[in-house]
Amino acid sequence: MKVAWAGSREAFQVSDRMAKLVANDPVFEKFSKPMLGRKELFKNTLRKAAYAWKLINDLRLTEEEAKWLRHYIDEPNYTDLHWEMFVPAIEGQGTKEQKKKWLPLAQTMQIIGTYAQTELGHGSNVQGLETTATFDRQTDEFVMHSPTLTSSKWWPGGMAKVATHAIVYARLIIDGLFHGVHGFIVQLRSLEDHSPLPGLTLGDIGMKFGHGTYNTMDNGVLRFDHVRIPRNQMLMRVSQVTKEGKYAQSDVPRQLLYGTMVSVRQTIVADASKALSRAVCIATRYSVVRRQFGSRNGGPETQVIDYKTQQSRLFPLLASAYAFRFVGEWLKSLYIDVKQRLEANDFSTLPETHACTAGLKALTTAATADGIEECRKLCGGHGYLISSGLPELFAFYVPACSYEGENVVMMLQVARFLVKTVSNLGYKQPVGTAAYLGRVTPLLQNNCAVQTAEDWLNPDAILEAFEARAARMVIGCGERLAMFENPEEGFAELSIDLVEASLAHCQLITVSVFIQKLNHEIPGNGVKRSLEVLCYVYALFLLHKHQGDFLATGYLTPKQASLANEQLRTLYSKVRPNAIAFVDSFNHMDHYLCSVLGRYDGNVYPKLYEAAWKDPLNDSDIVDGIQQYVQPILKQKLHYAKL
Ligand SMILES: CC(C)(COP(=O)(O)OP(=O)(O)OC[C@H]1O[C@@H](n2cnc3c(N)ncnc32)[C@H](O)[C@@H]1OP(=O)(O)O)[C@@H](O)C(=O)NCCC(=O)NCCSC(=O)/C=C/CCCCCCCCCCCCC(=O)O
Ligand SMILES: Cc1cc2nc3c(=O)[nH]c(=O)nc-3n(C[C@H](O)[C@H](O)[C@H](O)COP(=O)(O)OP(=O)(O)OC[C@H]3O[C@@H](n4cnc5c(N)ncnc54)[C@H](O)[C@@H]3O)c2cc1C
Repeated sequence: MKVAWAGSREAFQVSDRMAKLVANDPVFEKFSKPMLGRKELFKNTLRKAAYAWKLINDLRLTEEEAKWLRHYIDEPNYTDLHWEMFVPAIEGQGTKEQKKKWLPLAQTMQIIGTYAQTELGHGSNVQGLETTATFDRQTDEFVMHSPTLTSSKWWPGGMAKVATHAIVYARLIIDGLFHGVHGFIVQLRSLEDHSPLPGLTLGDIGMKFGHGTYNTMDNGVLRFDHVRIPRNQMLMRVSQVTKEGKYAQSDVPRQLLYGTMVSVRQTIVADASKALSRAVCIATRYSVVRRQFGSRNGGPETQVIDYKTQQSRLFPLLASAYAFRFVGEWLKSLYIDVKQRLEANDFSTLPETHACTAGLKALTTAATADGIEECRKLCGGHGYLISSGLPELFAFYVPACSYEGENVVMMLQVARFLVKTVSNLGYKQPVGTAAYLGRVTPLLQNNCAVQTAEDWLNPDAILEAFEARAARMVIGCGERLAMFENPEEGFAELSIDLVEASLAHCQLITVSVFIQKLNHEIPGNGVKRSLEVLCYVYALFLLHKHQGDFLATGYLTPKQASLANEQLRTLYSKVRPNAIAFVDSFNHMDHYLCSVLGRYDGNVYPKLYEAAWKDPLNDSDIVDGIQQYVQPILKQKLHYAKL
């Protein structure tokens, strides 16, 4: 099962080795973080990042090993932006010459980069960005400028205090004409003394949600006052500006400029499974340890994991962690394929890849953020302690619903793809994840044939249900859209329904990938049978949660929905005996979980009690302030009101 979760034996070995390397090195200790002030916290992060970089070089770690090392260090920091956005942006949008010049510097960290796209006034709307890059043919330069307060670059990670360079997205202006938003390599700080370069104002945007979590990252603000950069620092794979000031658009889609975001969105889906698996591991282990009520004749109380309500909240999240792991693997292969196609100037699958990365990023991050909070609640009061590991995990994770594409904005991109697919049905057979829309007749006419709860243990029945639900919602939106004279107005008016239809489409993808994984990639019987139970839990949980869609589209009867719910209860009983095995298969070490409740040895109460005394408030019995502020109250005998 560990290999099934890791994806391969090799992947398991790499991640396991890096997990142990980090867990066994005192430099990467995490428990003290919540007690540090902002400056100490940040300096501590810089220290760890420097030590990690030295490890990567001394041990000659591979790129994969380095990624896992950074993952298990488990601390947002400037290297995330450098490796996950700055380097990929140059790789994806730089010319051969630009890659030849900048990549060696970036890959040896002689320069440290960030990705500066979002501004105070615009994040989702990239075409609305206000920073300008005005071409000066006299000097063969671009003049970078922040014309308004809202044009200030705002949020880029690592930009406030660390990054020496940035990919800055700005409005390209030549002879007063606007030629779209493009990426520019801009140096921010001196490589000699790290001071901001002339014309640049740089700072941190301030503390963020959750103390010890994202405040290890210096998210910055940047303003330009007519800063000049050479013309060859505009990323020119997609579009070019000649020395004469002529603008040329290559025969590649403008959207390749957005390629870095697509790349990160697909990694974010994999990250969702990692984050959700952490929370589920903690909540599952604690639910086995925790006993409450149910004692018979002085015997042990009931383990809370044996309550059906606890199972109905926990096991769908366990199943979701596996579902997101598998769809993340699938999405990565889709992305790798589109990258290879782009090299050959084949853009045929770019729209679908955009829709899948956008939609699955939105689906998995929203479900994971909600899931981590549910896991905190599943642990009762102790889940609210920092030592449970859950509050910090939640605070660290939830911005994923906003960054790299705000989730609703992303689902609207899926809707745009689906509407376009439906409008082309007459003369273009949909393929890939939208292929089911090419079979609308049976999907619209045939209703569910399930007669018993057992009938739901059939992947074909489940797939047909999810295809019919999505098809009927998408086609329904298409039909209502057709009644609007102005398509854009119709899209805006129907956007709520369109987002719901997009979610149905993305859930179909996730369920379908889970089923495909079981049919084609999980060998043997034991593991396969266990994962089949989780696949059915995931699918029937979604069917139950969204049964309104299935009923409103007429595909399901209330009886069939009730049979699905009955089967779900039965499936929970099948998950229960393997619950610990499922979460142990994540191979999360105690260091990574950073949770007293989720300890591998289950020794919760003594360790919870021990952890309490480490709080600095327990350094003394009479803490500072008692004599000055409390004792006077106790002694004043003030009775301002009849008590
Ligand atoms: C897409 C928008 C919303 C709109 O764009 P716009 O230009 O206006 O286009 P439209 O008119 O809507 O569409 C025009 C057509 O273009 C198509 N299109 C749009 N986008 C794409 C695309 N990306 N690819 C392909 N095609 C695209 C669209 O479908 C239309 O086609 P058609 O005409 O219908 O045929 C756009 O504005 C947008 O994308 N907005 C969102 C902005 C955004 O996402 N910003 C992100 C900024 S960067 C950021 O947030 C960074 C965050 C840092 C987070 C941490 C980073 C690291 C994460 C992983 C870390 C792991 C490291 C540790 C290791 C470990 O833990 O494992
Ligand atoms: C922790 C963190 C790290 C970040 N790191 C970086 C970074 O390194 N580099 C970088 O460039 N950016 C970064 N960002 C910024 C991030 O990319 C943006 O915050 C994100 O893209 C969302 O954009 P926004 O803030 O403009 O949201 P908005 O779009 O303003 O969202 C506000 C509300 O408006 C709604 N909305 C917006 N447009 C529409 C529409 N057309 N239809 C319906 N509803 C709509 C949204 O659904 C949302 O409910 C980071 C953000 C965070 C939180």
